[in-house]
Amino acid sequence: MLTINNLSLSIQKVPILNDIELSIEKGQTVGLIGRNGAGKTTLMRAIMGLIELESGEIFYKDTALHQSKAFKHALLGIGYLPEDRRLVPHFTVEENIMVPLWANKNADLKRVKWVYELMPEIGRFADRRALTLSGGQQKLVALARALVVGSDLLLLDEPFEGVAPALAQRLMEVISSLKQEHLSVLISESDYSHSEKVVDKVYSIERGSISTFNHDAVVA
Ligand SMILES: Nc1ncnc2c1ncn2[C@@H]1O[C@H](COP(=O)(O)OP(=O)(O)OP(=O)(O)O)[C@@H](O)[C@H]1O
Repeated sequence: MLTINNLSLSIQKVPILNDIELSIEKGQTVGLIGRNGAGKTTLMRAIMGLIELESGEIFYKDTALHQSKAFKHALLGIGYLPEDRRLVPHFTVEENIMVPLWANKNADLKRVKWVYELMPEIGRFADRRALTLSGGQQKLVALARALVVGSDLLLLDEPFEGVAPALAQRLMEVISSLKQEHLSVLISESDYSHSEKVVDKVYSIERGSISTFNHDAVVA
């Protein structure tokens, strides 16, 4: 479903990603595990079309994502939870969740309803401004926003980072439940402590290169 071939890129002439090969099949949850600075965020941003590649290809179904504009990703059913959440602080939770749909004429409002059913706690603070929420609650909202457009593929960049244990557990439940929806998920983490429970296979990334690849992660 998503195939990355020989992807390399530099930022300000410094090589950051080297010859990355990665694939995700439909319905798979895939881990991308590496320390701070390993290149996880850069790879997610490259998949989202936010950084230009130096070489290589990214195919999503039949679409060459490396030749596609970033705004098209939402139309293709790809949702993204950035590491820093990127909520609009003065918008309400509901407005933040709706932002990706504003530019989408084919927006599926049934999907918004489904997201609220999947995460009922979001409905309880729908009218609050994003800046009044805890970091963990903001991650839940950012996940809801990613799910509203991410009907096929979700890119989750360190969803558990800085989140209190109870909310991390809740995020984990929601992410685990996505398997029933046959969503494909790429989830990055620095130490594999949470994603271990949900992933089907794992890539380790070290200094911009995939160092190991375990096709059959142990799923609890
Ligand atoms: N805009 C930028 N300018 C210069 N260097 C950058 C830039 N973005 C990323 N880098 C460098 O690229 C490398 C990979 O960073 P990246 O953020 O992708 O790592 P990461 O695995 O996501 O780690 P973290 O969890 O710390 O974000 C780091 O050495 C970082 O300093």
